[in-house]
Amino acid sequence: MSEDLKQAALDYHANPRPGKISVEITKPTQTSRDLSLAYSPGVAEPVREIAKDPENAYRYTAKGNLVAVISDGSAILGLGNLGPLASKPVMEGKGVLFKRFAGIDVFDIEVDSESPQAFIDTVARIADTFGGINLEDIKAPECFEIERVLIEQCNIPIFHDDQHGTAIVTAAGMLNALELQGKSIEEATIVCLGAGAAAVACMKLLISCGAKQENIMMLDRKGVIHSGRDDLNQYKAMFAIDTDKRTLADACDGADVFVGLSGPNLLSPEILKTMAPNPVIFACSNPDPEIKPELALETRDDLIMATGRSDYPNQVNNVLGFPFIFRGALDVRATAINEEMKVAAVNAIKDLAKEPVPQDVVEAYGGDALSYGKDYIIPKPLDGRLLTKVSAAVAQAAVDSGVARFPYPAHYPLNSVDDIK
Ligand SMILES: NC(=O)C1=CN([C@@H]2O[C@H](COP(=O)(O)OP(=O)(O)OC[C@H]3O[C@@H](n4cnc5c(N)ncnc54)[C@H](OP(=O)(O)O)[C@@H]3O)[C@@H](O)[C@H]2O)C=CC1
Ligand SMILES: CC(=O)C(=O)O
Ligand SMILES: [Mg+2]
Repeated sequence: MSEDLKQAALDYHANPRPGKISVEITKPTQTSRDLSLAYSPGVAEPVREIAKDPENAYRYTAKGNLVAVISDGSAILGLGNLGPLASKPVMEGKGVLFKRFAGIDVFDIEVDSESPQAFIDTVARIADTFGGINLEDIKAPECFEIERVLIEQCNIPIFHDDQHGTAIVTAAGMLNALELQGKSIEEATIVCLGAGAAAVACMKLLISCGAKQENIMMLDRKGVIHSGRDDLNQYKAMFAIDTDKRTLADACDGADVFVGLSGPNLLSPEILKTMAPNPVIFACSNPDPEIKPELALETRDDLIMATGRSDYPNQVNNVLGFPFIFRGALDVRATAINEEMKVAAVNAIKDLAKEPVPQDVVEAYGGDALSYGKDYIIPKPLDGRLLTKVSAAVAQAAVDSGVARFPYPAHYPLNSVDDIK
């Protein structure tokens, strides 16, 4: 990142007031009567109603449109375990994106927990406050058990965004990129650098979309995950294959696809040169990708290049997923975000990239024409049609798969956040 951009980012966060988000009041508070309704004595009435039936919390409080973004700060972007407080700008940032793109209110919560169990207990005890919980930047392997137990204990959608949000967007972008490169997901050989939360979920979803497990080679800090290793946790072990390959260079030789969910500057031009013709490179580590797009495109011109960043073409980032997935889930009061809803989101994002791009989106990204192709494999986050299409697809899938407690909303499809009820 340039020094200018670093300073601009600090100034953006500091001024004119610290942080990126605030709470707003939604009811009149001008008169003594207003206060008698909002607070004592009037507030006692909804209290009594909720005590009689907890479902009334959705009627009389902000619960139904409120999502908690919760982290322990153990895997903040690709920066590592910098602790809960340091994760706050990212969690506030997720709150901004939820609100801006899907009209969802967010409380960001940073938990200083000494163990996964302490984290689980903390989240379980506050879960009733919210309509849904977005777990964020919690490292593997702890994140898998944390999510599993919370899903079991809570009756609202629990969604670890780094796993499922990332996987949904990666799958959507990958299906399009492979199509544009004339390759099929069933035959593509895939190298995944990283074996954590995002990597494991992305590879699982690519397999659901047709990738062959035996065509996937996953690597962690120690190299290729192969069946001769005795240091693998159960999540990595699922991807262990019989192979003599040991290093990233071995793995990438002749591969069709590189997916980076690891750390900065780990893919060298020398290794990139050895990949198959017309490769797909998703260097998704944030803020610094596994290879800079400039360097990758200078090294060879037959690739499709994507990163997780807003300042390059092809932003493969979970921002294209989580706001709209939660919108659809909340609006049908889904009890979970299940596989059917995830697949519906993949297809909606993938298909939207093939439609003509509205002028306001073109202008928001600098005015150059955008159309389905090597530099536009996936929609832009500022495309308002994501709200329309992804929320509708997710809500419909929730209804069809039996996890919705409400029917498909009469006010759908949504054209903007102003349509939200
Ligand atoms: N674009 C997007 O939307 C998203 C991008 N990401 C990015 O993915 C990355 C991982 O995030 P997440 O899965 O949540 O974190 P985790 O901590 O769960 O996993 C990190 C993984 O990266 C591996 N890794 C780290 N450094 C290296 C290295 N030098 N060589 C090989 N492997 C390495 C780790 O290996 P080991 O197991 O050996 O420790 C681990 O498997 C981050 O950079 C993050 O920004 C994440 C979510 C969304
Ligand atoms: C985008 C995101 O969630 C991450 O990099 O962790
Ligand atoms: Mg994250």
